[in-house]
Amino acid sequence: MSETYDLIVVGAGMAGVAAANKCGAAGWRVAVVDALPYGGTCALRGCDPKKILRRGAEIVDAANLMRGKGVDPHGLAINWSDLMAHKRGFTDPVPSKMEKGLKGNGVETLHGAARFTGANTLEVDGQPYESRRFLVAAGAIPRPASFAGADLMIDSTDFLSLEALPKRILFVGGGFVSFEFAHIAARAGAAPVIVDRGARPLNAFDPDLVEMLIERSAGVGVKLQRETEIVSIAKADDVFMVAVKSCGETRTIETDLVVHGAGRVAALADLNLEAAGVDYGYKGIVVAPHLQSSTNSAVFAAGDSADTKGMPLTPVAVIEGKVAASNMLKGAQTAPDYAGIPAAVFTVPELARVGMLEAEAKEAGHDVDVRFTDTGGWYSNYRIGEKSAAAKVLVDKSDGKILGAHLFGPEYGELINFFGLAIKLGLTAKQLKSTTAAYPSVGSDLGSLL
Ligand SMILES: Cc1cc2nc3c(=O)[nH]c(=O)nc-3n(C[C@H](O)[C@H](O)[C@H](O)COP(=O)(O)OP(=O)(O)OC[C@H]3O[C@@H](n4cnc5c(N)ncnc54)[C@H](O)[C@@H]3O)c2cc1C
Ligand SMILES: NC(=O)c1ccc[n+]([C@@H]2O[C@H](COP(=O)([O-])OP(=O)(O)OC[C@H]3O[C@@H](n4cnc5c(N)ncnc54)[C@H](O)[C@@H]3O)[C@@H](O)[C@H]2O)c1
Repeated sequence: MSETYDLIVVGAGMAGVAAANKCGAAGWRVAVVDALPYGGTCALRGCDPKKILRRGAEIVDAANLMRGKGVDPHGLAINWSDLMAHKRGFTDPVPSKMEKGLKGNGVETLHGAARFTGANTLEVDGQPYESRRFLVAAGAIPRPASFAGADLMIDSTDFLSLEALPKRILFVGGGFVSFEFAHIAARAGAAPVIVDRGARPLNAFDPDLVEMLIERSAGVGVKLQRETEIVSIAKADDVFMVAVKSCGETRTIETDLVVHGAGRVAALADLNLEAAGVDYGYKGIVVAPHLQSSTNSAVFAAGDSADTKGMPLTPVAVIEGKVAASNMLKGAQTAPDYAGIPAAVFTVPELARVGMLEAEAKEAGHDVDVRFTDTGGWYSNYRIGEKSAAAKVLVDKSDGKILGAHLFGPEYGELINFFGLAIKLGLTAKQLKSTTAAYPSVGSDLGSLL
């Protein structure tokens, strides 16, 4: 006999939990299923543990910037295993807290791998379940790589659990994961190399600011090799030989560890979506703007496993989970509002964006006022010894509204939120400039950037 529900959610990450809590609290019979401990990528294997490790890097970097300015960083070092224990102090309690929260909203929690068996049925480790609705919030996995020896790479989850950090680390791919981890590793004493096949790493970010980040990264020992393809990876004793190709030449880089940072794809391969008649691709389940599957009306999708306009980021997963829940509950067709959702690469210092890139704004036909400012010499950066910082704000000349903001510098991962708010509310640069921040705070630089 199969159990029958109003909603079964596959995936207990940010998207799935947001939706399950909402539908459970509304009185629906809801179950969540996850093959791994509850919490998902962000809380257990992504954003949160990563930023705990980054704290060590921030402190080392901050002390180094103050060398000769009243702080002696000599002898200051990251103790990797203590930092890892600090990380676990946060991550270990997450699954039980999350399950408790769900149960408090009347949601049943199942454990195991889910697999569809029909349009309205799935099984979890052989046990059948039936439901009126399903939300697939299965997240993403590292993109499978086809070069020889690809299985010798560790992934981001493995990196965030390393018991010791080797000296030489090669990161495959020049995206969020590689830059963030390389910045942590460099401050912990490693010599990271990032190998990217494209000409422009971090290509979702402002190219001028990315170049500043690359230069700042080189200053702390993070090397970047662009337009370089991985040919193969081999291992002899404890050393990895990575064959790479650039400008038609093949050479070998020796390293102690190879980390996958070459992108992620929706984690849908094991769900047997064919049995449910659900159309999908590597970006996720094909959905209408209101997040319902285009081929099976019982199924909705949200977060990293939904093919939507939103970037695969935590705030997007949460918004999509809530919108999907609301649409399922009310039979509505509301689309998520992605306006003003910022993204940040948590290098030290960080790189952030919200709204359009300069090229996107021009391509969309806006008459753009590009306000670029090098803030390296400003008081807020002088105070902490940081010379590398800048901002680019894009203002529409026709109505004064902010089209996009791009920031690189210390605490700008917080400052970007002001711009996100302005874009979401449709504020003009003049209106944003009229707000007053506490002084001296990084927020008080906002007015001068406009
Ligand atoms: C290293 C790293 C750092 C990141 N840092 C940031 C950051 O700083 N800021 C930010 O905004 N975003 C960050 N992200 C992205 C962010 O973590 C994701 O966008 C977000 O977690 C997606 O949430 P989700 O709910 O869609 O999926 P997930 O949180 O991945 O949850 C999916 C869940 O589904 C389960 N599942 C999958 N298939 C099945 C199945 N068949 N049966 C049962 N269960 C299944 C999985 O076990 C998983 O627990 C980071 C990602 C990584 C990898
Ligand atoms: N701070 C954050 O918000 C944060 C942090 C980490 C991850 N994430 C999310 O996770 C996703 C995945 O991150 P990611 O860093 O793995 O991917 P990414 O998509 O950010 O970058 C992948 C990079 O790898 C390169 N690449 C791909 N295959 C390659 C190969 N074979 N050889 C060399 N280079 C190759 C690509 O050109 C690209 O520059 C991101 O898109 C982001 O949404 C977010």
